Formats: sequence, C-alpha cells, structure tokens
Amino acid sequence: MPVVLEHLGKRFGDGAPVLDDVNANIEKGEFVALLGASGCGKSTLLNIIAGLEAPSSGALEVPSDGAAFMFQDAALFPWLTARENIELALKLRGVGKAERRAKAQELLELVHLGAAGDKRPHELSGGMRQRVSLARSLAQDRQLLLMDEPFAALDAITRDLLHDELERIWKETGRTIVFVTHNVREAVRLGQRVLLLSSRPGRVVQEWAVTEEHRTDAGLAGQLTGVITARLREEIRRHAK
Ligand SMILES: Nc1ncnc2c1ncn2[C@@H]1O[C@H](COP(=O)(O)OP(=O)(O)OP(=O)(O)O)[C@@H](O)[C@H]1O
Repeated sequence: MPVVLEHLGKRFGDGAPVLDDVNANIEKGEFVALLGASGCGKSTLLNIIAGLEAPSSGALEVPSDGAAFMFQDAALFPWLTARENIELALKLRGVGKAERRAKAQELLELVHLGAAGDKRPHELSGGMRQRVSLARSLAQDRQLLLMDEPFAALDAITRDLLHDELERIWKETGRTIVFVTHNVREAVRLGQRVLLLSSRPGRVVQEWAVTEEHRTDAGLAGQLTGVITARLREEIRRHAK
C-alpha cells in the first residue's frame, strides 16, 4: 500500500485544527480524487503526504522514495526551454547527460509535445505549459504522483483535453495518483475513487467508487456528480453557519 493515513491531524501553531482524524488507504496504481471546498485542508494533506509538512498527530506510510508533485501553477523556469525544464528534473534525479536528451524527448512525446521541446514557457499556451509540467513530474520517476488542482486555471475545453491525456498517461505509466480538486465533475471524470474532505476540521467524510459503468454511461456519471455535489454543498453550508 503506497499511502496509509491513520488518524492524521494537523494544526498550525495554536490555531484550530486544519485536519482531524483523516483516515485513508491508497493502493498502488490507484487514481484517487480528493475533493473539498476551498480552504478545507486539501493542499495541507497533500503536503503532508509529500513530506513537505509534518502531521501534528497520527501516523502515515508513504513510499520511501517520496512523491512527485504537480501544482496548479506550472512553475517552469522561464529561461529554460520545455526540454531543458524536463532535462533539469532528470539531472536532479542523477540521469546522465547522454541519456537525458532522449528521455526528455520521450516524455515530451508522451504528453504530445514532441515538436515543442525548443519553446520557452512564454511561447506556450497554459495547457501546453501544464503538459510540460506533467512531463517534468513524470521525469522525477516516482511511483506516487501528487497533483494539486493542476488544471484549475485552464479553460474548460483545454481541461477536458488534459483529462483525456492524464487518463491515458496514468494507464500507460501505472502511477498512483492523488488528485486534489474542488471540481466535482473533474473528480468523477478522473478518479476511481472520490474522497470528500469536510471543512474545519478537514476529515474524510464520505467516499464514492467511480466504476466502469460511470465511465461509459454519461447519465450515470451525471447522477453521481449530482449526489456528490449535494453532499459537498451540505459541507459548505455546515461550515458557513
Ligand atoms: N503554513 C500555514 N500556516 C498557517 N495556516 C496555514 C498554513 N498552511 C495552510 N494553513 C491554513 O490551513 C487551512 C487549509 O489550507 P489549505 O491550503 O490546505 O486548503 P485547501 O483545501 O487546499 O484550499 P484551496 O482549495 O483554497 O487551495 C487554511 O485555513 C489555511 O489558512
């Protein structure tokens, strides 16, 4: 099991707990969508899984080689080309110079940017930049990939395209993915499992399995989206009181 979270809690300083008694098991190769309202602690939980933050209580098991991380903002180095951004990640991983170029090209092709390797970030669209960012995360070659609202800033059509791409890449690479979003449609589109995090404190309050039937039957997927949206609204209302 790559990720086990047991009674995980987090508070910053002497503030109110941000996370409280979070429990979850994520299996190897699984695609889990972590859904929650703004500010409920999704990024904090992802940072804890990534080892960037320590939990205040509870226990967690994560892969010993850590995780690759992809953020909402591509955060590419502007003075490097797309290829060089990816090569840098490979270099940091200790891949030799000769091998780096071929591997970077392979990753560019995987994200359908085979011809754009020499472009710098400002010459790329937002969607293309996120593809480079995805390729760079894959260059880190970790089994576990943590994604923090990576497509939130993109327009709906580009986002749909990237959903298809990410699904294909997930299937091709067998990565374990934890994908944070506040968008229910996106969670149902991508996740095999959707975990709903409550607000203040954040806790997994419900989870849903997204089955093959949901993938092939838009009506069924729409129904599930409706059910999850209603539950999310309830959480937001409860928190607003
Ligand atoms: N380093 C920190 N110090 C103090 N408080 C923090 C810190 N990091 C996060 N918080 C608080 O923890 C809470 C949860 O933040 P977090 O960013 O994890 O939520 P989120 O669900 O990812 O939100 P969003 O969807 O808006 O990105 C917020 O109230 C935030 O102010």
